[in-house]
Amino acid sequence: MALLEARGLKKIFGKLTALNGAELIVQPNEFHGLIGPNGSGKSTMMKCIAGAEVPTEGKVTFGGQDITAATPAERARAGMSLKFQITSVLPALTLYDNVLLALQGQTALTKLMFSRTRGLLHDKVMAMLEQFRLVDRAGEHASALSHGQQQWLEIAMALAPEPKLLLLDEPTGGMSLEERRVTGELLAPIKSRCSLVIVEHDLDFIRDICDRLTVLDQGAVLNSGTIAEIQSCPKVQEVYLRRA
Ligand SMILES: Nc1ncnc2c1ncn2[C@@H]1O[C@H](COP(=O)(O)OP(=O)(O)OP(=O)(O)O)[C@@H](O)[C@H]1O
Repeated sequence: MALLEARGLKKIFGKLTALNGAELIVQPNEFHGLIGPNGSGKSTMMKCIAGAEVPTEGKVTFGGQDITAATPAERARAGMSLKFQITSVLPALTLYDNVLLALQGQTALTKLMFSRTRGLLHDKVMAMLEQFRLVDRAGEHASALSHGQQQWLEIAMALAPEPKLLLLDEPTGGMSLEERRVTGELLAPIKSRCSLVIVEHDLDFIRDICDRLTVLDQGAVLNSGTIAEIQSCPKVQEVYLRRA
């Protein structure tokens, strides 16, 4: 059974049709790239999946449950986690506290009062910082990090609650080439425990880390398949040549 199925998604903003019957199917432990020209509906689709936008038409199921009308908080509890283009790191807090906050959102207040739970959270915070190569800077304010490191901190925060699906909208925007390469390295190990849907303009980056790609054009799916299938698809080549 697919982990995520978004079918027949339509999203109309006033006179503009941002999504026009688009679909996205993601399997467990799959890295799935969502690509397409500017304005093709990628972010809108991510928002409809995450619950930040309500589709005008269509259905979204997650783990077999219909979540089309679920709130973002309900989706998070079901195991969905997201990081959008706009950063949500709190710059005045330490890296440690930022990750702790992301974890505490998932833990009931009564549980937090018990030292065992607090100890467990400490271990998790340190493990996430370690995994994202930030553990040496745990006590520093997030504002001291480079842009790339802030993005990694934010991915660590999104992963801290151990989601089944991570949604990333242009995580490498504004990063140097070296930071992009490291981002790929940091994301690779999470495949054993969750699926990823990633929107990216950097096609080399997305080709390196994804198993499958879905290509949107004018709000509809142009093609969906393996990297090789998408790369050899004349319709996709035409869209990207049209853009160049
Ligand atoms: N809240 C909104 N209100 C009105 N129009 C919107 C809204 N959000 C998106 N749109 C429009 O919907 C279309 C699709 O936008 P969307 O951001 O989903 O595309 P995208 O593929 O993510 O683009 P980009 O690659 O430039 O980020 C665009 O024409 C955009 O201007």
